[in-house]
Amino acid sequence: MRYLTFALAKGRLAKKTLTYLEKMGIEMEEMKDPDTRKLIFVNEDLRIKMFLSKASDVPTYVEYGAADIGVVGKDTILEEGRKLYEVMDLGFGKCTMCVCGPESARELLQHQQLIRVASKYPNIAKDYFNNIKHQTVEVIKLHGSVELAPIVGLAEVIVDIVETGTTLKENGLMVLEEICPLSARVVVNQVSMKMENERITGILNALKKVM
Ligand SMILES: Nc1ncnc2c1ncn2[C@@H]1O[C@H](COP(=O)(O)OP(=O)(O)OP(=O)(O)O)[C@@H](O)[C@H]1O
Ligand SMILES: O=P(O)(O)OC[C@H]1O[C@H](OP(=O)(O)OP(=O)(O)O)[C@H](O)[C@@H]1O
Repeated sequence: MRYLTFALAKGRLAKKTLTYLEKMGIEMEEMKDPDTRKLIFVNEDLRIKMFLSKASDVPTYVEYGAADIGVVGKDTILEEGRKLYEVMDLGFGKCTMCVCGPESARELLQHQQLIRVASKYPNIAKDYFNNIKHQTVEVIKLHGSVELAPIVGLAEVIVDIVETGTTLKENGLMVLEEICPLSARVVVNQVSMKMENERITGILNALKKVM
């Protein structure tokens, strides 16, 4: 039997994913060692390999078949636009992709002004403004703490994830428009879905049972 390889987005989604996998009987002993510098883990009995990678790389590994199955946020799936099957909503890591800014930016959105939009998600931002809103904007890519952008005058608004709204509130910003709901998803390589259908379907059914 060949190995099935899992790619998990490291960070806040990984811990919950590993708990569910463990409940299904998929355990990767060495992965629990907090000091390990190892990147890939193997369960020989189950013929499963598993690795953690930067979230935005998970769809890449899955599209190319270097991983058969991935767990990653819907935000990353939308941003990366890779060819893969999205097969399951895991129902955790829930948050919303939003356009945010100061109250004063509301007017600029209503009047279709040429504004600057800062985001860690430039593709989602461009798609929303160009194809949904039909508003011409300049999108500026940032890598974190995006809420700074409207405060220091880099952009009028941001496109970012909102969960509790605390970050916005503490920085005098607010949700101006909601783009879409997000949560953790299971993605599968398109060829693996055909070649390893029985095993992958079995894993997905077992996952549904422990969720
Ligand atoms: N409040 C939240 N903020 C950010 N991401 C969230 C939140 N709630 C759920 N998520 C999900 O968790 C994922 C991000 O996890 P995490 O915050 O650990 O990574 P990150 O720090 O954004 O990654 P990177 O190091 O690439 O910036 C998102 O892709 C999203 O799907
Ligand atoms: O609505 P809240 O509950 O406040 O959560 C949303 C915040 O969390 C995320 O940032 P993250 O912690 O991933 O840091 P980053 O800005 O460096 O990506 C996101 O980009 C928001 O800033």
